[in-house]
Amino acid sequence: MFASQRQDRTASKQRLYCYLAATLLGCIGLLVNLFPIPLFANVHLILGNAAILIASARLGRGPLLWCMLLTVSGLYFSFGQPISYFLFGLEALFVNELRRRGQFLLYADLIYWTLLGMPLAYLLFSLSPYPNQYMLFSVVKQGFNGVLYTAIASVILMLMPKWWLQGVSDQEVVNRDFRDKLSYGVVILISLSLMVSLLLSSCYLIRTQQELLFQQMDSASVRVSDDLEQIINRYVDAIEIAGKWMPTETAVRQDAVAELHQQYQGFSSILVAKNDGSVVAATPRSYLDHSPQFAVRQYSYLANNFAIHKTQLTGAQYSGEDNGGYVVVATAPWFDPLGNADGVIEATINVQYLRSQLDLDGHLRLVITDSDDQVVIASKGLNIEPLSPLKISAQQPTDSAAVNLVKLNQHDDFFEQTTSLTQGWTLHVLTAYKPVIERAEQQFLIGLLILIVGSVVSTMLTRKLSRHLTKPLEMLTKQLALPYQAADSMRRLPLGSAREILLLHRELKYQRQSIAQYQEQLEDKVAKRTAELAAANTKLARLALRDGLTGVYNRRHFNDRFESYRQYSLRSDQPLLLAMIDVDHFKRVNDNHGHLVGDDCLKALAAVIQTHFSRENDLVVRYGGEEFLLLLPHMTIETAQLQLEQLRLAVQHRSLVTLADGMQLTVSVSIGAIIADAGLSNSYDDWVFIADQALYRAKNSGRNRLELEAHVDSAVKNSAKQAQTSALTTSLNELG
Ligand SMILES: Nc1nc2c(ncn2[C@@H]2O[C@H](COP(=O)(O)OP(=O)(O)OP(=O)(O)O)[C@@H](O)[C@H]2O)c(=O)[nH]1
Repeated sequence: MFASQRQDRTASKQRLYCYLAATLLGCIGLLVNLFPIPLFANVHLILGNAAILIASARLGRGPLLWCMLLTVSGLYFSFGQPISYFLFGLEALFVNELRRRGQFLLYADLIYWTLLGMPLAYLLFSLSPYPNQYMLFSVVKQGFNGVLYTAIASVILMLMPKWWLQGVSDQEVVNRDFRDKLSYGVVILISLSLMVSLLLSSCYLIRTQQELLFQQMDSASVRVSDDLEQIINRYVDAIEIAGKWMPTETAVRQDAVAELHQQYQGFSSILVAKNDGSVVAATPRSYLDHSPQFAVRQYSYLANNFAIHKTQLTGAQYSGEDNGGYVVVATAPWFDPLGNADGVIEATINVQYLRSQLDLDGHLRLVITDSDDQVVIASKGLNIEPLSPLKISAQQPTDSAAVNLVKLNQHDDFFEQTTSLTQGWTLHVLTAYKPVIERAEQQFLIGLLILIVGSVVSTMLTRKLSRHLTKPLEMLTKQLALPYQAADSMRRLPLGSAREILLLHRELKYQRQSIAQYQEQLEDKVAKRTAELAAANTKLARLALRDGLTGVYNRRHFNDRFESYRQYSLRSDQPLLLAMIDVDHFKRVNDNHGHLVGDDCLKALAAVIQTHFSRENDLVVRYGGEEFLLLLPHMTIETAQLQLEQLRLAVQHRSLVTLADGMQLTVSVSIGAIIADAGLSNSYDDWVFIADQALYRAKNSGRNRLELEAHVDSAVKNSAKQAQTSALTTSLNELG
């Protein structure tokens, strides 16, 4: 229970550490993402997401998502795109899952962007209000950026101290092949250096092109604004001077106006009107005939001039279709000889004339607007009608302060540079953003291609290189499995193996030879000791079965062997004999001659019994004290009777011990025996009991007797009785 509590405590401590690490990583990611690195125009590099990838490689799903939320919030504050949470959240979970299955971080992220990230981003961008024309670029850049920050995360992970890997980790450390590790490390280094050099060179190139473009915009702006101002000023000055020097006589005045128009071909028309609004001179002259129709005072742009008597340039006011184009109106006061303002001169300047004087249709796009932001004149390629309001909306600021990125008429994006002209007009110099992006897109695509090819080639190379190390190592490992005795037959390492490996191989061979020798010596020693041990064990086993004094079997051996003797008799259908032999009045031997003599007597008696019953299967046992037991298979009643009697008589007539005084010691024995079919009883106690009873009867009947009890079938018994009689007679004769 305590162990499980301790485990719970360790687990919750580990979880806390993981969340702390996720918070730290998330905060770093958030901070870095708050300051995206500007590449060119409004394209930025995002590096803070490396924090998410580090978390993907080390943490569980909970802390990982927390880290992702923090990090992506930095992007949200910078760019305000909520789909980032989805795209990068999915990236984190996907990479985390592949990592758990043992995939390398960079490969896992490459798989994500190729299979899921880029197609998904394409789909999401096409659904979002993000400009469709840059979708491919955005998607490719996203993938490129993803691989870049993953490579950075991988390098950071490789450099991280070991305690981080063990202490703050929800994931198991995967053991990989050296070859895979080496090629992965090289791929990371190559990818990183390729991506960084590609980024630097392409950014440098694009920025240089961009600066060149901005310089062109600058010079176009200066040139066109100068040209325009010169033309306008010339025309405005002309009517201003005409106002000052307008002849008073009607005929001369008309001629002067006609001459003025002739000198300045850019005029569409010139009208001279008195303060009351009546037209007093005009070109074309036909306007004079229709003078009442020109209620000039009613024109708002003129009405003002009647009041303030100032030269001014108004914007495009109407389309002078009859004069071949849109017109711009310039007005100037008309003074009488005394210097009183007598009326106004209104002159219209033909826009087509202005266009012919200005270079508006080069590779840059130009728009000139008046003070009301109404288009006066625009490059043809823009398809903007004069008199229409110019709709320009600001985009994200670019990294260049000189220009802005704008959206024209809610459609295309342009770099824009504006110059304020006199009279409140503005010159807009525009250049399309799309070619810049397309160039970058091309470079990013080429970069990705180089990256993939570079990774494949470097993987192949490192694998081939690492084989120089791993193949000999594999061979060494295999040879380690060979028996030590095979040290001499250790195979040579492949040609070109590293010097260190060759040294290791040589050392290993030497060590294995020494071990083999040592093993041989050891085996000899072990064999000798084993033989000694076996002999000792045999002796011990023999001692355990034998009686210490007499050397015949002990009672335990009888107990163990009884059943097998019985089974043997059962199988061979022969009776089994069990006899108990007890020395008569043995106490007296001890008492009269001492225990040592008693012992010698018992030893001699055992020897006599063994001599009489020396068949391989005859079992002679010292049952206890001066009592011996015989277990004899394959006996008939006759042979039993005969042999036991012979034993009794042999003991009685044999001197067992020579006493100190030279006297011979003899003893007699009483024998109680049972011969029976083996099925009589399976318990040796029963058999011993019956034999003991017989012995008891022999003792009670005067000792030095045999009492044999037979429990065999009657036919056998009868023949046994006859045999008993004849055997007895024979033996007594022999002895007598
Ligand atoms: N010397 C010697 N004496 C033993 C040994 N084991 C038993 N005895 C003696 O054997 C004697 C047995 O005596 P009892 O059981 O009275 O029987 P007995 O004197 O032989 O008389 P009966 O059996 O009735 O004829 C005892 O005195 C024991 O001390 C032994 O290993 N060595």
